[in-house]
Amino acid sequence: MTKPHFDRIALIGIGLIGSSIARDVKELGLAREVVISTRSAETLKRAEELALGSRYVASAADAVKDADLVIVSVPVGASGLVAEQIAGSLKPGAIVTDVGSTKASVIAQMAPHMPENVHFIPGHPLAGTEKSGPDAGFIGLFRDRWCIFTPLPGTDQAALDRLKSFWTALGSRIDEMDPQHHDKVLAIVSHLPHIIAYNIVGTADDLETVTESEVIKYSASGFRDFTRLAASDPTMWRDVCLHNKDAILEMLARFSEDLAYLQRAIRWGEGDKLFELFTRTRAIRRSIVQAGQDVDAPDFGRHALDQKK
Ligand SMILES: NC(=O)c1ccc[n+]([C@@H]2O[C@H](COP(=O)([O-])OP(=O)(O)OC[C@H]3O[C@@H](n4cnc5c(N)ncnc54)[C@H](O)[C@@H]3O)[C@@H](O)[C@H]2O)c1
Ligand SMILES: O=C(O)C(=O)C[C@]1(C(=O)O)C=C[C@@H](O)C=C1
Repeated sequence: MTKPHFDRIALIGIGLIGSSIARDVKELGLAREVVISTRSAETLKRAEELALGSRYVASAADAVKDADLVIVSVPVGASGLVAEQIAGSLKPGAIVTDVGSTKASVIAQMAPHMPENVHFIPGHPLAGTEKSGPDAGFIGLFRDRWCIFTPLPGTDQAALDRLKSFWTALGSRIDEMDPQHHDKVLAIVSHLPHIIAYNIVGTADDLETVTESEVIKYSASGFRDFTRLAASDPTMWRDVCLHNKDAILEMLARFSEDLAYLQRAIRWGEGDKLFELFTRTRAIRRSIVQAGQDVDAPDFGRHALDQKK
């Protein structure tokens, strides 16, 4: 596949995801010019210090002028506001996309503002870490990771193909699904694990008074894995919870039922039930490994490798 090239890319939001895209675009030479805008002057200044783009502008509306590709990488709750700000300045024929962790809500917020002569194509790279901000990004974050598109009916195929080839150049594997389906799948594979992690670490913290600080002191590696997820950005995850409410509540209800089953099995000493479940879940982990997903090398590990190069 030939390398996609854009004359001007505008990045709105320059945190972990926006700055990783910026670094890849620069490394791979995917644009003549990269214009960056973000909400706070301090973050914009930091993006400039890190030389993430070619121009840095305070107003999102100014940033998108004449851009062929606009990538919105802000917390999902801010998507509507950004869409409203940029709508009047978009170039006819521009591709506007996002990276938000929820899709139905982002579409509901952004689509009404999008002019008819631009191609609005929602997307979601399934790649990240618990870190945030422009310093947290790194080259190669999206390599070998899925990027899911949830195109609206009637989306221009050539624009979709161009956006797909952009993400393919970043190393992503591409998939398409409808937004409601995306939100259900992500509720179980991404949103629930974070909510469970926030909850277990919160419970352990509450228990500190009872256990005289031993929870943190003796935290074993299983608990540490939860603390990594629970260190994720509070604004991002507040927004994910509020903007994928129905799917998350549905999955939480199922989860609570299954937890009650486990609780009952432990109470009544039903070892066979516990053994059957633990055998089934172990096989799932093995099938993920066999499918080529690098579960033993989390993104921060790859970050360290990139820095060593
Ligand atoms: N962190 C992850 O693991 C991950 C993975 C995939 C997708 N996402 C999604 O990507 C998006 C960005 O996440 P991130 O991890 O880069 O967050 P981040 O906190 O690192 O960065 C967010 C950026 O958005 C900017 N911002 C916030 N409100 C804004 C506004 N109203 N106008 C303009 N800029 C604004 C901030 O200044 C910052 O530059 C979110 O929608 C998130 O759901 C995150
Ligand atoms: O690996 C992590 O730390 C992440 O939280 C990344 C993760 C995930 O749950 O896999 C988080 C949110 C996204 O929307 C996509 C990816």
